[in-house]
Amino acid sequence: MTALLEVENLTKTFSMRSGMFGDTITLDALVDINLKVEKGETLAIVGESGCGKTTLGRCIARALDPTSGSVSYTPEPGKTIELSSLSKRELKPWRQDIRMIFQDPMSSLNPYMRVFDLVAEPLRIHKLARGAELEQRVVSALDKVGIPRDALQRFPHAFSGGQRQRIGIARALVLDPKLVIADEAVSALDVSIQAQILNLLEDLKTDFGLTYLFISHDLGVVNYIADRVAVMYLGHVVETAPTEALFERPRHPYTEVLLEALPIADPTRRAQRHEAVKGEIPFLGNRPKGCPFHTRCRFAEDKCRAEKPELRPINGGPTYAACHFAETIELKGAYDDAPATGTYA
Ligand SMILES: Nc1ncnc2c1ncn2[C@@H]1O[C@H](COP(=O)(O)OP(=O)(O)OP(=O)(O)O)[C@@H](O)[C@H]1O
Repeated sequence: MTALLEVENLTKTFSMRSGMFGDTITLDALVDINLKVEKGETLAIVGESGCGKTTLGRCIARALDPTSGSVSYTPEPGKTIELSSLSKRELKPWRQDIRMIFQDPMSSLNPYMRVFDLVAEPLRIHKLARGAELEQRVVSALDKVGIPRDALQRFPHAFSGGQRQRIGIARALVLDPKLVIADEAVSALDVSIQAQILNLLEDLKTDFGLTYLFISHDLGVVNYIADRVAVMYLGHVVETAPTEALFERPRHPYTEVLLEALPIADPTRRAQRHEAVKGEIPFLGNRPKGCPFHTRCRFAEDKCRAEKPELRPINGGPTYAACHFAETIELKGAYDDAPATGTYA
């Protein structure tokens, strides 16, 4: 089966001037990323701040141009479009298919536009509808996300955070997308509102056959919504696995570190857990040789300092991990001796 989206050897390097003498420094925000997103699945991208999650989402949506590598989109069997090589003009029709939802709806919604115009804007930009049809599509998109019709003439500040996020989702939905990239879409919301938005996203996925790339630093949320998870560290994908497998039996030491940060009830266990996390995240412009995680890894050996491990299937898959010792090291899962996470049901 061909994936809806395939990312191959994607890299993104940022160059900038720094310091008193304006030296140019380069940051490899993404290094050789390989990923597939199957039609209808929710793939979560997780990792600490600065690991490249947003940059990856933006390169896929071509809000940023990748430095090298490819992003192939297959909307139907036998029809694959190489998004990364298209010009801005060639890309325009495909921008309807791949839409982003952002973390902070207040800063992504123009405060001077009324709800009707906010949701109509993508249709106008893409010249897809006008007059009565435009109105019907806007009202229908707002209906789908639970925003009442009497809200059409109001401004974003008149709404709560959750309602603003619903308007943001309506802006994505109005173009009938195939793939929605949700970048920390519920991170700014209270837990009870998070649950409502996550449930809305689930319903929309089923009703409209959507596929999600769900970027989040919150593993509790990811556990609730994702079918599969890709873990990023310092611009690399270090593990991909079905969600349940990843939480039960992580295969990369960094995934274990992330799982250890999940809230647990027993404070003595909490103290023990943090001992496992050593060191600071290295600076992207000064990436360690060998395995990018070796400076913080409790299993690191000489081989890890010398050779960069490839992302490879572990025991035949479906988990992939970039660790020389993934088959032999004993890592703790999220449920080993902790209460279940994910309280959104
Ligand atoms: N436009 C840019 N110019 C220079 N560096 C950038 C730019 N955008 C991102 N970066 C750098 O690239 C790295 C990855 O950033 P990115 O925002 O993708 O990470 P992230 O995992 O999404 O983090 P967060 O959760 O904090 O948003 C960071 O070191 C960041 O400072």
